[in-house]
Amino acid sequence: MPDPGSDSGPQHGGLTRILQLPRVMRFALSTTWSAAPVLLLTTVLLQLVSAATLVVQLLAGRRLLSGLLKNEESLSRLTPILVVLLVAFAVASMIAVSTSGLQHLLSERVSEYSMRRVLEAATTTELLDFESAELHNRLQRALMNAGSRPTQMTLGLVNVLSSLASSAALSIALIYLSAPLFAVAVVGSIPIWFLGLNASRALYDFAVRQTEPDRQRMYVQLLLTSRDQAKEVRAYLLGPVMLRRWRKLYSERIADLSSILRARVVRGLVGVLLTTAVLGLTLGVIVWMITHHRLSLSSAAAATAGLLLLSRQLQGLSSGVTSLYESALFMQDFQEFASRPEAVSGRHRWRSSRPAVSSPGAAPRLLPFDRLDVEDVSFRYPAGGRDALEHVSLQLRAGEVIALVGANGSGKSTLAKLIAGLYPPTGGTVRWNGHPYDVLDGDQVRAQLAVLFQDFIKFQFSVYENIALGRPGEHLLGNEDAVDRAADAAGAAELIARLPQGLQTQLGPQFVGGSELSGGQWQRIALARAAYRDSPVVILDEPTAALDPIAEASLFSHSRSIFRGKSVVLISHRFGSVRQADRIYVLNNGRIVEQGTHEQLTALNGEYATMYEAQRSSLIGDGASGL
Ligand SMILES: Nc1ncnc2c1ncn2[C@@H]1O[C@H](COP(=O)(O)OP(=O)(O)OP(=O)(O)O)[C@@H](O)[C@H]1O
Repeated sequence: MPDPGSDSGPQHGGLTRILQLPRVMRFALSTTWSAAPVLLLTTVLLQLVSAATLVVQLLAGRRLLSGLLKNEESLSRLTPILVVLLVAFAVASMIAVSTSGLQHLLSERVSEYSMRRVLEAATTTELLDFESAELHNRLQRALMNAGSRPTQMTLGLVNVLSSLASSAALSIALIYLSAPLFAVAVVGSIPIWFLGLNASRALYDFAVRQTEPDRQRMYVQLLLTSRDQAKEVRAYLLGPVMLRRWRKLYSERIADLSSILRARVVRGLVGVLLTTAVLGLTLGVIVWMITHHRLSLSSAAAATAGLLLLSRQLQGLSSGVTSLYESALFMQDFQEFASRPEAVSGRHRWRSSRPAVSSPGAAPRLLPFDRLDVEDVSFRYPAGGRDALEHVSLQLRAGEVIALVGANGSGKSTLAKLIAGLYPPTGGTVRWNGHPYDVLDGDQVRAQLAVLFQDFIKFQFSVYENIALGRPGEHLLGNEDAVDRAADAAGAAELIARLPQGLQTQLGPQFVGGSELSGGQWQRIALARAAYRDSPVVILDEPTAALDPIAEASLFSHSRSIFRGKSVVLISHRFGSVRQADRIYVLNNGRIVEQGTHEQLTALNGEYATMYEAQRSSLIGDGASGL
């Protein structure tokens, strides 16, 4: 089975794979059981009944044939046997019909269960893990396979269960009719199984090998098909270049796949030849036994029918096991991912099951918010060659507004994510009310923070939901008044009033009836979401980047009232906003190089003063003097 921490999975020989079958089978059964226990039980029961009907049909057929051949039984004595035969046939056929419906339903349930586990794992995966290509490869395989593999596994499982039950029943009947014949048929079919299993592993290895190129191809596909990218692709005439890239990646995939499929077809053909040889051998043994009076004609006829049935069941078993093995390789791969996301990076994680803040006992108290301290914090991205933050310290006290300023890439957004508890520092500590983040429950801390990111989500939902999602713990509906107040505070009330259905207007033209907003209007909605969250600490990363000057001025004259009583971390390149902060921290190459009030920093005549002066003089030409 694949190792959850590796992207390639171990290599095993054919015998090891056969030995793994019970484990694969157990895994398939336990997954299906977790997803749909009643459906699985019903299916198993039906397969057992169906297997029993096979034996009944076979033995009743033999009894009927023997009576007819001896020509000594009256029709009235044969009639009950005929009825038994017909009833057994009808029951088997009815079970076959209902099994297909059950299988369909079972597959859907297993698909839903598997996809849900992948999505749950994805939502609880730490933000830092999304920086790792390995996580994306595994996630990609999980998502790709969660759709089709559960169906394949369920079909494989039902086939295996039904073939196993039928083969066992037929074997008993055949041993009763002629043990040597049975031995020839079973021993002859063993090599066919090995062939199928080898092919399964080759396909799995192919999928692992192709995950990264597949992701690259899908990325290019997204560039060619998504609404957000469409304008730039057209403006730069990128279509043909991207298409060529996409075709190259696809051709490489097809070339890799075709060599595997060729080998698979060859194995299949060898399998057919072997099956035919086994059948020929057994029929030869039957003829020999009849001519040497070792088998009566009626037993021979029943045994031939039984052997043909057994051969079909064994073929079903072989293909069932193959598809079970193949799908279980993929399923187990992503279920291990789903149950152990931390195996991806093994880095420090938040404690996840701390008692709630309000519960009595030793749990550190998060409320009321008193202070947040960043102490000598360093941070390096997994893919980064150097530290994005080095020995950074700052304080935020209740009710304060602090600002982070600095050139592009100086580390402001990274610091904001550390303050928000989204990344764990690689050195130093972040404390909430004096408690280090790593002894607190991450979800509890994040519940006390509102963050407005530079690239906030534009939910393609209604305006109301866009704002109400600020407090996902609450029932989304029925909070119109509070949502209205947040919209008003963020300067979005007027734009909402102009929308066709006000708060209930669907946003984004991807869905029927959706209205699109401008960048600045979207920003006001995102700001309303942050205000609606009503958390003691608010982090605003470039909250006014898309706002027009009047809206920006209005936002900052109102910011104290929007976030009245809150503690605010503000990141901005606009000094008109920054100057109102209680304390300003200036970052340069991941370090804090200056700190103080606007007046102190301009008097210092250092980096802040230079940046401020540069912005001021660039605006003075336009007649702006507000800085
Ligand atoms: N996901 C990442 N992986 C690796 N390095 C990163 C990642 N994100 C940011 N960096 C690096 O970390 C440094 C700080 O980036 P950050 O986004 O914090 O800067 P910033 O001050 O917010 O910049 P800006 O003003 O442009 O928004 C940069 O050198 C950047 O290249």
